[in-house]
Amino acid sequence: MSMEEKAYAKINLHLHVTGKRADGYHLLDSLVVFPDVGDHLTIIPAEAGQVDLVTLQIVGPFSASLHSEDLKNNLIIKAAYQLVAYAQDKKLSPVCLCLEKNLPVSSGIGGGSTDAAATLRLLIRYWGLKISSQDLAKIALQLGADVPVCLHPVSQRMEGIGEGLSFFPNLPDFGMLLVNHGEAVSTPDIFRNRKADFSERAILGENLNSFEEFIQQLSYLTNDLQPPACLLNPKITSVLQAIEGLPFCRLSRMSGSGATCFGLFETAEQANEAAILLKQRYPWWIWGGNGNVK
Ligand SMILES: C[C@@](CO)(OP(=O)(O)O)[C@H](O)COP(=O)(O)OP(=O)(O)OC[C@H]1O[C@@H](n2ccc(N)nc2=O)[C@H](O)[C@@H]1O
Ligand SMILES: Nc1ncnc2c1ncn2[C@@H]1O[C@H](COP(=O)(O)OP(=O)(O)O)[C@@H](O)[C@H]1O
Repeated sequence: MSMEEKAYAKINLHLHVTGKRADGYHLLDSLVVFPDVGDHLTIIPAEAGQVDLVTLQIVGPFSASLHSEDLKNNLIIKAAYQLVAYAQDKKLSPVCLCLEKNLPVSSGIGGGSTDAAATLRLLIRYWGLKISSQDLAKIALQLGADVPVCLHPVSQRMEGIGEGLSFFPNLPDFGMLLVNHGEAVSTPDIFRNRKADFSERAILGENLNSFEEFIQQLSYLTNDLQPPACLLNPKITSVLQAIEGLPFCRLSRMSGSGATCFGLFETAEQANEAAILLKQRYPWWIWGGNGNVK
């Protein structure tokens, strides 16, 4: 029997760096959404004779950069073996995981984190494991600061280093354009190069149901990692300008530590049309559609 999970891209609509912990990790405040685009994870029973309990195959448009790394370091394998350790002496059947890597790597949209979270969801179902939400959140955070938010791919307010999560359901429908120019950006480098003071926690009304209100409130907020990212990789500024100039685009910003940037539109159709237009001009990774799978 095979099972599947979509690993949705994670987008930080705003990202305020509000402080720094003694261990060097930064405290964040971010409104996170999951647009309808992602990697695809399939699990199939292992063939007879498979030595390892979990194996991984990677295919898809962005598989090449992950093949150059040791697969044992892939967050999917790490997530799987964290669950194996948690299950202790429960008998687990050997499995083969197949990742279709559709999202650009090291690009501020949490590709590795969302794959890790999808692996946890998938294996818990497949192996029939019983795990409390607290234990699951703990395992997720050990894998990376962005993994807990990806466990439930719906709009959330994210605080702390990524463990402080609350659902944020009152958002309107909207369209999103995603653009990545193909140069990977290192998250630690961007945090290290941040020069500004810490920001305040954002003031966000509970009711952002109308698109106009949503855009207006977001326009007061920032991604504090955007200035250092644009300094380290000036092409990001060109990407933002290209997005801003598109018909019906109401707001453009970088996600996470970059370099992927997004544009917001009132409808998924407008975002899709903007994507078609931009693809005619640039050889970049470009996607447009529903901005929030909720
Ligand atoms: C910046 C964010 C915003 O959502 O997104 P991405 O750009 O990765 O998508 C995340 O906080 C990234 O989370 P994640 O990519 O899981 O980070 P981790 O692997 O835990 O940490 C990588 C490194 O980033 C820095 N780091 C990460 C998170 C954080 N809150 N403070 C930090 O200072 C640390 O130097 C850490 O060693
Ligand atoms: N399944 C995975 N997909 C993407 N990157 C992974 C994965 N597993 C491990 N990584 C590592 O995580 C690093 C960060 O990648 P990614 O999660 O795509 O970044 P970001 O959160 O900035 O979008 C990569 O450089 C890669 O070495």
